[in-house]
Amino acid sequence: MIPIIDLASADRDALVAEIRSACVNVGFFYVKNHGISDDVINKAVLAAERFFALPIDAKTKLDIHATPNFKGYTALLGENTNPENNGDLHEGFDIGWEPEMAACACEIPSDGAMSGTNVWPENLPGFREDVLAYYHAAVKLGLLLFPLFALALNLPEDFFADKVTKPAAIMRLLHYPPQSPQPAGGVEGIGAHTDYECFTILWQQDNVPALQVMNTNGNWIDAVPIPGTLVLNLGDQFARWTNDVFKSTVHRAINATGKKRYSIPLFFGTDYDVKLEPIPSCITPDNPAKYEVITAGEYVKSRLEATYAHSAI
Ligand SMILES: O=C(O)CCC(=O)C(=O)O
Ligand SMILES: [Fe+2]
Repeated sequence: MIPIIDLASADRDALVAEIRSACVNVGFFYVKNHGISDDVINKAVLAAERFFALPIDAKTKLDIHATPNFKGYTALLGENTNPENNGDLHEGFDIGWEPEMAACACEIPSDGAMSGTNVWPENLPGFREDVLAYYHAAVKLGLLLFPLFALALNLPEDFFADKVTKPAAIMRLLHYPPQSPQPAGGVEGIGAHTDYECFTILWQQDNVPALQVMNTNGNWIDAVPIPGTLVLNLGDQFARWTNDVFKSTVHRAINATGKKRYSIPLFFGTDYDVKLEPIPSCITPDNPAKYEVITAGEYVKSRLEATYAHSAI
């Protein structure tokens, strides 16, 4: 159901065709041979474990609600991704782009949503470096994927190149405590939602399945962790651009394993000012234009505001 795509495939045309099929039919696929080393992944996961194990006071000092640009810590129930629910049972830590060498003390100018200075915990040596090493590896992977998505839409390979010049990539470290398989009170690990950007690169922990994807019949199917792979799913920016030819598929997570679960999504959006204008070939008499044209930044910001309006710590 959810295909596994080998990014090391020597046959580029076949690879593009597989990606197109996954994007048009499912909106989710796994990638193997993705180029992010186990060492980089393991260090980022360890960093997440260390961060979430900090005392709550150290974490709430970095409260995401207190930053102007959605950076920092979200407590359990601090956001509500599905408006019909009553909060998400995960805690998170969000960063945006900054140079990999953390020695740079420069301010990152804020564009109102995706960029702006990150906040970092004190007294956690190596945390920033290890998190940024994974962030940059995932951004590099994302930049390699854009030409493949462009080709899958019969566009010139470099169609997205001038639209992702300041990587508008938001990364989250997530921790899901265990919960009942039948969540009570409208509280799931993360409620049913679509992602807001072009696509998401998701690392999820082996042996702790929780992610579920809604299929075209409206049934939940498990997107079980497959060792050595990352999950790739499309988000609303691509759906808008392609007039829903590429699917932004509803998904959620419920951690009923009895164990802690960690995951690391990186949401790859275009630059803030890019207009989400439908690609002409995606508009046909059978599929007339569905979406009002707005900028990528306005779209993401409005979705983030709704998600975090739920509760301040
Ligand atoms: O933790 C997961 O597996 C999914 C996370 C997710 O869907 C999100 O953060 O948008
Ligand atoms: Fe998501």
